[in-house]
Amino acid sequence: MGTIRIIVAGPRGRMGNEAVKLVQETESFELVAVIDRKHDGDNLGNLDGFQGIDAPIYSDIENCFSSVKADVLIDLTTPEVGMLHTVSALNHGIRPVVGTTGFSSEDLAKLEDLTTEKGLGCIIAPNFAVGAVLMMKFSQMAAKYFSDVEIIEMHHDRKLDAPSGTGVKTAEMIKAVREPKVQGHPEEKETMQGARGANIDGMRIHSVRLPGLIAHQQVMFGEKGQMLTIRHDSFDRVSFMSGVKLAVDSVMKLDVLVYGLENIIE
Ligand SMILES: NC(=O)C1=CN([C@@H]2O[C@H](COP(=O)(O)OP(=O)(O)OC[C@H]3O[C@@H](n4cnc5c(N)ncnc54)[C@H](O)[C@@H]3O)[C@@H](O)[C@H]2O)C=CC1
Ligand SMILES: O=C(O)C1=N[C@H](C(=O)O)C[C@H](O)C1
Repeated sequence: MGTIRIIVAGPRGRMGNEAVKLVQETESFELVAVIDRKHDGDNLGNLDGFQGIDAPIYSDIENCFSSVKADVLIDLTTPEVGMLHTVSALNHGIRPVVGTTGFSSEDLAKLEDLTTEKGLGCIIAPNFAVGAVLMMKFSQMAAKYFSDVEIIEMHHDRKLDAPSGTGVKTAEMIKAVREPKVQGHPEEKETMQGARGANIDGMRIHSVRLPGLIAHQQVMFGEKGQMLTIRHDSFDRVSFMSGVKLAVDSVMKLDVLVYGLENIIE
């Protein structure tokens, strides 16, 4: 395969910044443009921290996608904006690799239909870290034997969405294999709203937000006389980058939507 031409949306963000570095460092990738809500018409190389990079900045996605020849969009923005970018990329024949979290199940269904209609690959990955993908897979394995589970996801306090995309994906993967069960006491009552966390199919997800954290999750399975805890920690956003690279390489060979890197990592 030749060079993959890439547009990064959200280049000045915590993840977008790492993604720009990844694209620059990867011989088979070329950064052809970035999408940023500010600095329209400027060049990324003129901004602090991006010296030596040559990539035009677009604030208008339609203008970007119709002016620049690209193969892949890497989106690391916010749920509403990420959805608009993904739809627009597909409509312009560009394959999206989406790390942005917070998409609804309706959003995912819409993207699945559009991807199939266009015959293009699209990867939506709630977590690009290989260790986090394994944590989700191990949790799915454990759920066959332990039906009572609580998910505790912990993130930095600048995060917009709760629960995290990883927390939701973990619950969905567990839901696919465990017997449906409403956990806790059948008559339990929250005396303070939210005390028992979010409810997905009777499972609970608790969201912790604190400065100093990056991205962490522990999945706790309880059974009479024993407990199993499966935990993953990202201490640095570089932990996500091998997954981003894998997703970009993989999306070029796909013609359907793939939701979750566990479907790509064997
Ligand atoms: N899939 C994964 O492995 C990971 C996913 N994430 C997700 O990635 C997303 C970004 O996370 P962070 O980088 O931490 O957030 P951030 O807040 O640091 O960056 C978001 C970027 O989006 C940009 N943005 C907002 N509106 C825009 C618009 N209209 N056009 C262009 N750019 C726009 C902002 O300027 C900002 O640079 C979040 O949804 C987060 O949950 C974060 C880490 C790992
Ligand atoms: O916002 C973040 O930081 C992260 N978001 C993703 C999520 O919502 O699961 C992935 C990772 O946990 C970091």
